[in-house]
Amino acid sequence: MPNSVLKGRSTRKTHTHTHDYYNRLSGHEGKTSSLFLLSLCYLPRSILPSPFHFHSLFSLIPPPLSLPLSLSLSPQFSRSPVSVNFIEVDNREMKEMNPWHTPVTIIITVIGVMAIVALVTVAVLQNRPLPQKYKYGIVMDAGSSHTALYIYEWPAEKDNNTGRVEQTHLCKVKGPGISSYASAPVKAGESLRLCMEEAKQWVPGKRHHQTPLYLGATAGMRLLNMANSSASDKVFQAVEGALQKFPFSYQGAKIISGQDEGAFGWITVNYLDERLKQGLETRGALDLGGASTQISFVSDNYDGSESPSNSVTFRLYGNDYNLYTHSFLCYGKDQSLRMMQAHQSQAGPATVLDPCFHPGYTATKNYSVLYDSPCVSDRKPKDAPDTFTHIGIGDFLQCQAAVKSVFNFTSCKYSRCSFNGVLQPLLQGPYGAFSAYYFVMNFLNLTDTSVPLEDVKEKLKRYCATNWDQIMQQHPEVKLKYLAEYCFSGTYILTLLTEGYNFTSESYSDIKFIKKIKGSDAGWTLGYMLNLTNMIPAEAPDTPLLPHPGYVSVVSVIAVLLFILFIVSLRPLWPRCSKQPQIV
Ligand SMILES: Nc1nc2c(ncn2[C@@H]2O[C@H](COP(=O)(O)OP(=O)(O)O)[C@@H](O)[C@H]2O)c(=O)[nH]1
Repeated sequence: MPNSVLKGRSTRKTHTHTHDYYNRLSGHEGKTSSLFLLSLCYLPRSILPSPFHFHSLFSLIPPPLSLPLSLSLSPQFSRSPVSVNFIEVDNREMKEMNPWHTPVTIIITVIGVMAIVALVTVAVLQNRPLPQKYKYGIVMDAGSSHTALYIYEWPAEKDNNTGRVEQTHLCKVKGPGISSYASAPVKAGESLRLCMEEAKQWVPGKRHHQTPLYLGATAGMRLLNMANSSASDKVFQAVEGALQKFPFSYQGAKIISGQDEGAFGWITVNYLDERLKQGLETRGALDLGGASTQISFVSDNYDGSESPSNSVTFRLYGNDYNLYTHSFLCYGKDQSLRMMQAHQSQAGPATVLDPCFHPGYTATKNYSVLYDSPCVSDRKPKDAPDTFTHIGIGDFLQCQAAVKSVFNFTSCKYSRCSFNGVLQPLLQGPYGAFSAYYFVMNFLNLTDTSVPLEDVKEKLKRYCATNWDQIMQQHPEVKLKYLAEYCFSGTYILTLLTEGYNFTSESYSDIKFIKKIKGSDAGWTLGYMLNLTNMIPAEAPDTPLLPHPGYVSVVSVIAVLLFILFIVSLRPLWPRCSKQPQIV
């Protein structure tokens, strides 16, 4: 009978008769059984495979499995035109006719389902992520102004160079950098004790003995070593003695070269950005410390043949890098301030008017302290009084000129130079500027490098001209030493970048001021540890074709497809609904 006859009143009738039929099948008035399969027979034909006739399927469900459900067809189905296969059949008789009830079919089906379940279970269990165990490494950055202790961790089973190393803890040592303890070296060792105790808490006890501990000293100790090498040795002895008392695997304390400081800072930034692993274009590293500053980048114009001392080559994850790097000793922000003030006070005046300090700023300073550094000692005025009065006038343009006086642009024996006759290839690619670059620009609210350089200078000009009292009122929480120097520091950073390294108004926007990348501080320490522990392989590690979840999904999908294929292959055995539909 054509479907059209089902329209209208007949639909309701069908519903009623179906209910009666079901009650008979289950043998219980008010109860129904096998409703799911029955409802399949009510689906529109268009969504069913044509030979699949459902009435016989009722016989698949033995009476004990019948569900006490009440029939509830959705209004949508009860109203739509449907074809109904409805033959009252004796339940027992149908069971006998149904080939699904043959023992062989049942056994094959059960074995098939069990095999698929076993396959998926094994795939999931075999590849489930194991509870993570970590390994640790400790690096102490003995900087010119302070010492910081970094704890890194990485998954223990990924020791084979594929795991990500992350910073888990940073402890800032109280007091100045270790180079300041030249006259009392024992105190240099003692100053590290609290942070070392903290490290003992952060690294699980059973890992203490296998956790490497490194101390790297930078420009502060480089300068002390230049000025007084025996004092520098004594500081190291005291530091070693203190560190060896702790249960870690002590790997030594040493001064790292400026070149290493630059190169390891570059590795840190590009490792954390995952640029090395993925072989992407690298990011140059700009590091501003207190006593030195580093610039490191890869340039197509630099192959290391010109000024080889600026070249560092690496093979990392299967890629070769020829890095240009240079560390300017004395051009950290603290030593450059000294150099600028030395320049202003060469005649030994009792009063120094300083354009890089705010108007209203006044302080009495000691000449011998100002000149107590190899960066300025040769400029010490002969007939100067002990002290001088340092007075701020807050003039950005004059400050820029004074800052510029610390750079020497007169001679260059290479194809192009930054300053002081140092080769610098053409700038290329993006840059990350960290350490004091970040501290200063972040405080001044000038980290957005999409702001035109002229606007940045204008903002700094207004900031420098602000009265010192007002600055102190606005920032009561900031250390006075830092606060007094931000005008100078900001001016120094802009002058170093534009006049020193030749960043233009356009390329300035390639710089990103950063403190952390994915939770780890930007700086040389991570690159240093990765290098010493051989954590970055020269060649790209073999990676599995699929990550774990992808692998499990593929196995599961294949298993389900196999099962469906298996069922389809049994098609000749499928039961059929009536070929003679009867509409009631
Ligand atoms: N404004 C500001 N400056 C900081 C902070 N911490 C460190 N610095 C300065 O940043 C510079 C970092 O110096 P450091 O790492 O000790 O020097 P390095 O040995 O030359 O690398 C110094 O000039 C510090 O005074 C901070 O929290 N705020």
